[in-house]
Amino acid sequence: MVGLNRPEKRNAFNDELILGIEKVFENLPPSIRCVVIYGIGDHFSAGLDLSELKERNAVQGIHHSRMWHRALDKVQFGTAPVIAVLHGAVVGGGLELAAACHIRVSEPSTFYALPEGQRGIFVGGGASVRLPKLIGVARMTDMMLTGRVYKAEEGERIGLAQYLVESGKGLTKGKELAQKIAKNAEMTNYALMHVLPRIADASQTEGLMLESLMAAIAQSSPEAKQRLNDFLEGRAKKVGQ
Ligand SMILES: COc1cc(/C=C/C(=O)SCCNC(=O)CCNC(=O)[C@H](O)C(C)(C)COP(=O)(O)OP(=O)(O)OC[C@H]2O[C@@H](n3cnc4c(N)ncnc43)[C@H](O)[C@@H]2OP(=O)(O)O)ccc1O
Repeated sequence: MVGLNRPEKRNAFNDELILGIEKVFENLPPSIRCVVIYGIGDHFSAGLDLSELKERNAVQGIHHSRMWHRALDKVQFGTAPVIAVLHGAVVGGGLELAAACHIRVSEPSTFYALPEGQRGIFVGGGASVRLPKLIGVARMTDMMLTGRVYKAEEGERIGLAQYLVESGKGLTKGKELAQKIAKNAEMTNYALMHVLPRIADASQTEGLMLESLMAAIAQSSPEAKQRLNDFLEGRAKKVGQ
């Protein structure tokens, strides 16, 4: 479990917090098979700490954005799948972090927005690459142009979250999912985290070839052989059990 712990500033990301995220995810012990990330206090995150932006020039801005990219790449392309448990504000950079996670669980208090347009800035934490893959370019453009707030139900409907659970049940759901994911074959989780995003960015010809290679590697692992035998010999659970 990783808690964003700056509730007095609604978990707004100063440099210390974003560097802290990078450090956590680049040093995950191999025994950690799935991570749940959540916000301490009433919100997931209010995004970038705007007080740190005031004095920055263009070159410093690039370095800052690249620092976010490094940190959120460690979340997306780390060693274990990451589940974001969302409540309250998931705005700006908070939504950028959520989009870098592999599954999002939301509670009814969750609201999503990209207020960058209102603040006169642009996203800098990878949202322009990751968000269109979740909700499409048109919706992201609408969110940024208008500052429209999406409530929890709409967020789930359009794919910002995969689960919407009762108030106060987000962490329970997150942990339940994490326990399931941790039982997957390591190779399957690796393929989903590292290979699927590359396939999604590839041409059809290259994507299909990558898929075949990944399928061949995965099925020839000892773990896959064991699991297939377990099913064929009646020791494995059926789908849905
Ligand atoms: C350009 O390069 C970038 C950009 C980025 C990413 C950009 C972004 O994330 S833009 C979005 C920035 N976020 C916002 O505009 C949200 C502003 N906050 C709010 O609207 C509200 O605080 C709230 C989230 C809805 C919560 O409301 P409430 O519970 O009523 O709390 P408040 O009383 O408003 O706040 C308490 C306390 O926290 C401070 N605070 C809140 N949000 C921020 C923030 N984003 N930055 C700094 N401080 C914040 C607020 O001022 C209060 O402080 P006090 O001292 O008055 O107690 C990424 C990378 C790039 O390179």
